[in-house]
Amino acid sequence: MLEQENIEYEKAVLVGIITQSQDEETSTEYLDELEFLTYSAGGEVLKRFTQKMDRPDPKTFIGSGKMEMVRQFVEEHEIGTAIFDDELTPAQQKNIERILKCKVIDRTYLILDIFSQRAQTSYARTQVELAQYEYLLPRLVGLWTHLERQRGGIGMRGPGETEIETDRRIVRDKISLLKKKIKSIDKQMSTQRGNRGALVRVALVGYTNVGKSTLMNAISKSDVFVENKLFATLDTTVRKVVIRNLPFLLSDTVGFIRKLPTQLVESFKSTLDEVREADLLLHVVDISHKSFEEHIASVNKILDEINSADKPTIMVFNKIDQYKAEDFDETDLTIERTTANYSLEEWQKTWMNKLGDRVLFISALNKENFDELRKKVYDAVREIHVTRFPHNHFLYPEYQETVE
Ligand SMILES: Nc1nc2c(ncn2[C@@H]2O[C@H](COP(=O)(O)OP(=O)(O)OP(=O)(O)O)[C@@H](O)[C@H]2O)c(=O)[nH]1
Ligand SMILES: [Mg+2]
Repeated sequence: MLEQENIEYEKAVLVGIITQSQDEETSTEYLDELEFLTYSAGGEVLKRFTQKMDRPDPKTFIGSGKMEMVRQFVEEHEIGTAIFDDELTPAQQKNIERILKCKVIDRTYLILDIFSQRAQTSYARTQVELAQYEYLLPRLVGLWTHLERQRGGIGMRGPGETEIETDRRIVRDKISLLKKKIKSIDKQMSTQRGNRGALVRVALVGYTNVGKSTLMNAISKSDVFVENKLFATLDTTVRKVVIRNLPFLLSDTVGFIRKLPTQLVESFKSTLDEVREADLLLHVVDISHKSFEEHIASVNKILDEINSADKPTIMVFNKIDQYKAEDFDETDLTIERTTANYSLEEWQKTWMNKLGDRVLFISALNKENFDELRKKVYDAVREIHVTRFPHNHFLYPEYQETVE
């Protein structure tokens, strides 16, 4: 079933809509991200199609005129895949495929596809597979229609309800099997986590591609895979790190994204246990990305979903080497100055100021401002450490008093 849905494509088009709640700028941002996702999955975007509408068309998502333009382009350029930014209903997907005569997928499916390409360990693979089957289950009716088409219609009875039911049952069985498998690996992992003793646990969290693994490698001298693609990391890496004489555990894990498929949050619950069981979070932000504030909001929302929003957190604004404020022309009275024109110093005086001293501006790539990073992490870990081992207090003096 999953093999059948496997996609190998290169040429793709993107389709999105502009609504009242999703203006042109937001839509562009979403499509930028969708294009990056497509690239991460191994695809190339030849064209984007957008349409202004009050609400998506229940049958074909976009209107029929626009759809005809997409169809012509698809035919002319031999496009293999049309990617829609929003989740399509099974019926919409079926209708659109019939018109475009190419593969039609949505953002959720694309993310699932990247995850399944990236999953290295059997644990990650099991989690992705579970998410894929859960995505598939409500769509089985649609899938059967593909078969119907392949068989050719005339004189052929379409698959009956019983066959769809059988198919659903197979998928449901598969889901419960995968859940069992995950449960048993979970047990092992939680024992392993338990064996790590009472060391303070620090977790790197953040939007995908912000530089978590780069920072992990820089701090812990480890060799985690880094790439300028979305979701480079799926599996969790844990390293013991010592700053001055204070040891703690640092973990790097999967990045977050907005509109993260619920199936994925659900199936990656155990991977996210590393975050849930952390004593301290380093929330890494790519401050050079123009949507970094939305990224923070998405990450906070997911942290909230896994009950980790209240943990002690240091906000780490990364990629300062790449940060560039947009030029502002003071003489042009028609434009207003916006946050895009802020310098880093100005940013620090905004809501960031309210975060107190738990804020850092670094470049993980150039190891810029790492002294301050070490100091802040040391102080925060120490604070947790001494409440856990009060008798150890004297071992870990204030950072200033320690010597390298
Ligand atoms: N300019 C600049 N690039 C950086 C910096 N830190 C990381 N990068 C680049 O950003 C890209 C993503 O880095 P990763 O460390 O893989 O990011 P990640 O957060 O682990 O990403 P996922 O695992 O996909 O969630 C890579 O191309 C890095 O080289 C930085 O401080 N400055
Ligand atoms: Mg990573």
